[in-house]
Amino acid sequence: MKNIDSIPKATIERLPLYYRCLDKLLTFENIEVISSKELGGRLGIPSTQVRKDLSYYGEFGRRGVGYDVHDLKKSIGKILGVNKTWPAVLIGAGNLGRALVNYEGFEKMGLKITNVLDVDLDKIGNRIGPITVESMKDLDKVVEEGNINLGIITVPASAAQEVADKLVRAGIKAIWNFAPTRIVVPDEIVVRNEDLAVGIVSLIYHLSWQDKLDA
Ligand SMILES: NC(=O)c1ccc[n+]([C@@H]2O[C@H](COP(=O)([O-])OP(=O)(O)OC[C@H]3O[C@@H](n4cnc5c(N)ncnc54)[C@H](O)[C@@H]3O)[C@@H](O)[C@H]2O)c1
Repeated sequence: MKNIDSIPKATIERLPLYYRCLDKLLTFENIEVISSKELGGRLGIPSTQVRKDLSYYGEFGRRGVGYDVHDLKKSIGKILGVNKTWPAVLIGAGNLGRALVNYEGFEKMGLKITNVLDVDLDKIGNRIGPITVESMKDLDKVVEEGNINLGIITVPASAAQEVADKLVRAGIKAIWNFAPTRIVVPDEIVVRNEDLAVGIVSLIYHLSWQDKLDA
């Protein structure tokens, strides 16, 4: 495998797409061997790109035959780290927080939200599926006892930095931030900002230009 730092970010971001596609092939279609062309075709990715992405991590598949779907899924799962389950603490038991907790698809990707914390006394003690909402005061204990490395922020933007600081102090190493604001954390903490509004505005931008061109 190449030095992890030399692997393009775009390649790393395509790996979960390959993984999910391979999982679907096995689960719903009983397909056990697939070529890079077919795999790429299902994802709108050229076969040359599929082969290049995988080549960063070693040699997979056989020329003229294709990839063994099961083996490739296992290998990519290992590369991504989704072959094991990563517990996560979610902060903010509001609309988005509840939706994320209730989404079953994350577990297949290695993420298990084990704890949900909030400051609102009306929410603490309530259940979201199998999880009882706990107080923010218990954050350090929850992170330590659950050996949790991943924190998810679903609080209003105004509270996101404060929550990020608390997560870092508690020992969290990676943050998935859904609040529409930048959070500042030490360099060693990995942050993924998920700004859904940016995605939809770019879609609207394209629609509005289409409209102008059609007029
Ligand atoms: N709901 C969506 O579809 C959606 C979509 C995109 C982005 N977001 C973003 O996600 C975040 C949550 O949105 P929502 O709709 O779930 O809001 P919400 O008001 O329903 O929930 C926010 C929760 O955070 C809790 N909270 C506030 N301050 C806190 C603190 N300091 N510590 C711990 N908990 C705290 C509140 O008590 C509340 O339960 C917001 O930043 C929002 O902009 C939401």
